[in-house]
Amino acid sequence: MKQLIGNQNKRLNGSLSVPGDKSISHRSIMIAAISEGKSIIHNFLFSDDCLTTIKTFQQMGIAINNLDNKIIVHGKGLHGLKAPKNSLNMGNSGTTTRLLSGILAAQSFTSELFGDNSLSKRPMQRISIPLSQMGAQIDTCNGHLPMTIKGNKISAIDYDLPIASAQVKSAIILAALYANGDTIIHGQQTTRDHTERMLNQFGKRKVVERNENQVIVHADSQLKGQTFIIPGDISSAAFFMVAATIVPNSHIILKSVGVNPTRIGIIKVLKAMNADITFHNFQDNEEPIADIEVKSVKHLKPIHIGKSDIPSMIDELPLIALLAAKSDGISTIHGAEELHFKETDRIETVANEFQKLGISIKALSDGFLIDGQSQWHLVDKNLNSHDDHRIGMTLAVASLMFKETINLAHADAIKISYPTFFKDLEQLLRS
Ligand SMILES: O=C(O)C1=C[C@@H](OP(=O)(O)O)[C@@H](O)[C@H](O)C1
Ligand SMILES: C=C(OP(=O)(O)O)C(=O)O
Repeated sequence: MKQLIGNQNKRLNGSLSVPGDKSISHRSIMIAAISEGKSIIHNFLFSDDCLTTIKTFQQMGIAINNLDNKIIVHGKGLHGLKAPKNSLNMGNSGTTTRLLSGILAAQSFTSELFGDNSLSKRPMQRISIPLSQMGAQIDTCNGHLPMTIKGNKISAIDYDLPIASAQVKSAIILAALYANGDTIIHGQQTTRDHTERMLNQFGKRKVVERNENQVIVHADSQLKGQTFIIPGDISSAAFFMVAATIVPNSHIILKSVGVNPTRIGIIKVLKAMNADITFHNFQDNEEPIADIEVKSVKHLKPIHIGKSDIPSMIDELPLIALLAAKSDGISTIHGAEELHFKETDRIETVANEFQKLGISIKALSDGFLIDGQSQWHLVDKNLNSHDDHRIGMTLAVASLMFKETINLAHADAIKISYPTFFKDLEQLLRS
């Protein structure tokens, strides 16, 4: 239980570098492990989920060391992984489970994967179906973990993604590296493209070709170790962008944040709602970065979000619901059914926990209806993250709007993606 001390006229002020991006940290270990030779990774995110990915590859014989906060991976090429001696513990990490499955599908050994209670409730058929079509033999427990993956020779496929998921797309891309020909993945909605960008950076020649609705993966591409700098995580920076927008008299700068176009939905929403947010020092790298300046505003406009907007802001939707609850009017979020399948059912947990804060929010089957108010009235001071890191941090931001002390149960879950969250928040809070 963490006590969130009531906000006695504090504001956010100063600059902060948020830790490395979670999605990119996972991919850096996986892709470096199946590349040839040494990779040096700067600004890796040392969070529980990313440590799960490191441990997993160590269990498969990859030497991974931490040297002065740089991660060194001694890659062994596409065919260099060893059969793990024990079952692989995926902890709470959906990204590790699903992306890793793509690689395991092509190995000459069998692996067993299991996870914690939350991960064991999340759907795995979305990857077992395409990976089985590619040749792997996958046994799930009614579509869930624990799961056994017997690797096999991989056939190229032409696959139409039934859901807008970067994890599913990435699992297929990683398996396709081992295929007998080029794999084509179609999808109506663009999802985060870190796997595609990183493979092209590690590839001796172009590995992935892309156009708007389709990805083509060239089989038998060789990958070579690289030096790689992971940008700050926009999904972590988002907590401070929202806090600085709604806490009066705030003014912050978030340094070197990843602003990949497939991830900046939160920025577009903030701008559309009238927030004061500006990019500085934009660098169009393999993964683009910028410093982001945010000042508080008195009035936020309500927002209407639909299905095509969702993938670029999927993990920020609890925070966007919070922003909407501060706006001058009624906001709607639709097309966000995927929230049912995250660490918790985020439609249910957001609605239930926000109601304790006196926020007028209705859970819909595919999102939320929110009636914004300038002030909320505490109904129940006992909040709960339900072991969902993003819910925990969203509630901590919400608590800044109250003078009362609020209790947050299961605040520990925050270390899944942002172990230094409270320290960083404290650094920005000023009297
Ligand atoms: O590919 C990734 O790194 C992720 C993709 C998203 O999941 P889905 O692919 O299930 O939408 C996102 O919610 C998750 O936090 C990370
Ligand atoms: C859904 C998330 O992660 P994962 O799917 O990797 O558990 C998240 O970080 O919000």
